[in-house]
Amino acid sequence: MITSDRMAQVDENAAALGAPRKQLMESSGNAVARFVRDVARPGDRIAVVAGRGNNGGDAFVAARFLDEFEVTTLLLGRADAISTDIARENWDALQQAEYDTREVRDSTALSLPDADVVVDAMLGTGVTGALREPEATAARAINDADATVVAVDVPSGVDADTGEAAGVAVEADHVVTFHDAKPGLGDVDAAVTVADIGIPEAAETFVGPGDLRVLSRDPMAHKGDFGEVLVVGGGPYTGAPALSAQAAMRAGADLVRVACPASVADTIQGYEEGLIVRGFGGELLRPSHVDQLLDAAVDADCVLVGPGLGRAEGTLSAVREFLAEYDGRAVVDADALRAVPDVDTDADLLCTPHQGELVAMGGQTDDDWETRADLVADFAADLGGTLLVKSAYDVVSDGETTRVNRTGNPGMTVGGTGDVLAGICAALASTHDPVTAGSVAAYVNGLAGDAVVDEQGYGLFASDLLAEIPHAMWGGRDV
Ligand SMILES: NC(=O)C1=CN([C@@H]2O[C@H](COP(=O)(O)OP(=O)(O)OC[C@H]3O[C@@H](n4cnc5c(N)ncnc54)[C@H](O)[C@@H]3O)[C@@H](O)[C@H]2O)[C@@H](O)CC1
Ligand SMILES: [K+]
Repeated sequence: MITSDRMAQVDENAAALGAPRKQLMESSGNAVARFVRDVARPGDRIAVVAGRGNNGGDAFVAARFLDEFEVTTLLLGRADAISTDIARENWDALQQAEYDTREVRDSTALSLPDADVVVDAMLGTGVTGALREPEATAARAINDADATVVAVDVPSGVDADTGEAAGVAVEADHVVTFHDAKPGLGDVDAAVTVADIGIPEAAETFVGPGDLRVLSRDPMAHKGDFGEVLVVGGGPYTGAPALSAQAAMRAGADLVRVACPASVADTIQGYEEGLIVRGFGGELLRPSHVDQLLDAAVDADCVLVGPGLGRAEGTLSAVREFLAEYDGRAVVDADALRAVPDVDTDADLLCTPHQGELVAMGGQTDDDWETRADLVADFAADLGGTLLVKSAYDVVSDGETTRVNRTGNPGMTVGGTGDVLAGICAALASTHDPVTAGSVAAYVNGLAGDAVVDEQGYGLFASDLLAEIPHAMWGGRDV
């Protein structure tokens, strides 16, 4: 099952992997034609009713694969209103080869030709709201026709995610949908066929540029929409929490607070004036601080526990006690990971171990990334949380959904890059589910490292990554 948002991500990933949308459209159209050939009899008349988006584009392709039938293609609207280049190219191909095509300028000009099979390609996943004209009139005409109706991807007017129609919708006999079933098609009274259109599995497994679509922002957004992060860290170390907190800011969190031992508060504040640093008594996190942390965590959308805390027994006890009481979203990194296996928590955890830390937690690893992905998925299911296991191929899994990230380079084995990654995870986990947050964070962190190494070669500082994070997340994209 795939939602329209995820489908758009996977589609962009496929293009980045060398299978662009126009090729997918050729496969989609071919799949529709194959299906039509199965339901039609020799000599049947076929009416294709196409809209101006890519759903219509699929049907223009289908028409080319149905030469043995008498096919008439109606375009709802004017050809110059076709909204995508690839749909227009396929429309133009029909013109040049002198196929029977007609432009329907408005609903009064609509007359559905007598047909044995109607291909409904007015609207697919791009529908918003109730069908407008001439689509609404065309839907009624299709529903009144005595023909077998084959809908392309989704019956026009039906929302592929919810199955709901805001007004009249096409009542299809068959739906040929692409790549995977759509959540809304379960409610539709039609036989649904899923056609493989050649999207490589890697477009779903490997995090790619399409996954960054989750980062686009509503222009009406206001302060607080992008999350408040609380970093619980520091004591024996100051650089780790400072890197995490700054990374969370660079990754777009609205507010980042740091709770740390008072002895290191000034040092951490000194790295960046935008951080809000609050010290608690002493030099290490202790169980006596847990109530204070729980109070501070109330306002946070995500708490990052671990960077620079060290592994003193009292500190680990405090982490265990905190997690036992906390029931929000938390990213757990570094030494705090040791507390995870033996704590019973209602928190929604994203744990970010490297392979050694994974093994210390009780998990297993393997040199082969596919085997490792299965092992990580099983261990995540056992833990009841999400794991991001860092490696040349990072594996992110909650036991159900598993994604793999390939960005990054050997320059990133230097200390501190994991703290940066944990900070990006916390920013993203404050507004996205843990699998999305972990996979996008790993991808972005790796891209930032690749940009630094492209520029200067190896020998990077973890702090070099910070300025690259926004470019990796939003650079060159329509945000
Ligand atoms: N990977 C993918 O996502 C693939 C998608 N493909 C096809 O592309 C389709 C999605 O294409 P698009 O995103 O171009 O969207 P659609 O073709 O579904 O619809 C977009 C058009 O509909 C208009 N529109 C929106 N709501 C309307 C309403 N209520 N009444 C009248 N017009 C309305 C828009 O102005 C736009 O012109 C899929 O359903 C599928 O058929 C395939 O080509 C293969 C790959
Ligand atoms: K359709």
